[in-house]
Amino acid sequence: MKVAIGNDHAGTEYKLAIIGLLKSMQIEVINHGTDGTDSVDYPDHAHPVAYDVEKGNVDMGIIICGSGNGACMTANKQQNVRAALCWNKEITQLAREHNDANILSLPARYISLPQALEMVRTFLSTSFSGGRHERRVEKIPV
Ligand SMILES: O=C(CO)[C@H](O)[C@H](O)[C@H](O)COP(=O)(O)O
Repeated sequence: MKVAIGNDHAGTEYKLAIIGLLKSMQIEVINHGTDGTDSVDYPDHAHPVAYDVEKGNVDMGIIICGSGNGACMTANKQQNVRAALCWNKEITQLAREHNDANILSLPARYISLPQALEMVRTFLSTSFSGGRHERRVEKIPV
């Protein structure tokens, strides 16, 4: 599996820990930064992740900013991206099972690091349920 990841300054600490987790799971990671804590703009780091997912360069994406909203809004500009803002394990599971989300958006300032790591594990290990949800997901693109 290959995962692209990107964040603004609010998400750097969590991003680096998530990369450690992904590597321990033998998952290939494309890191779109930022790796620092100087203030940056979330679209500069969320767009490349969304582009990689849209083009099929990676299987999944993870984006992180303070609230998770800015990065999520940015990523969802791509036609075939379904970025989900998630704040606990259950919402993350539903984002995969019901929405076939292909990007996980994390609000670093509102969840703990252990929660974030648990959500990443859940996101990557949960399958889309299909069935009635498939019909709905197919209606999302305009
Ligand atoms: O864009 C956001 C809100 O959706 C992110 O949470 C950013 O991380 C946040 O706006 C950054 O705020 P800062 O005051 O510039 O650190």
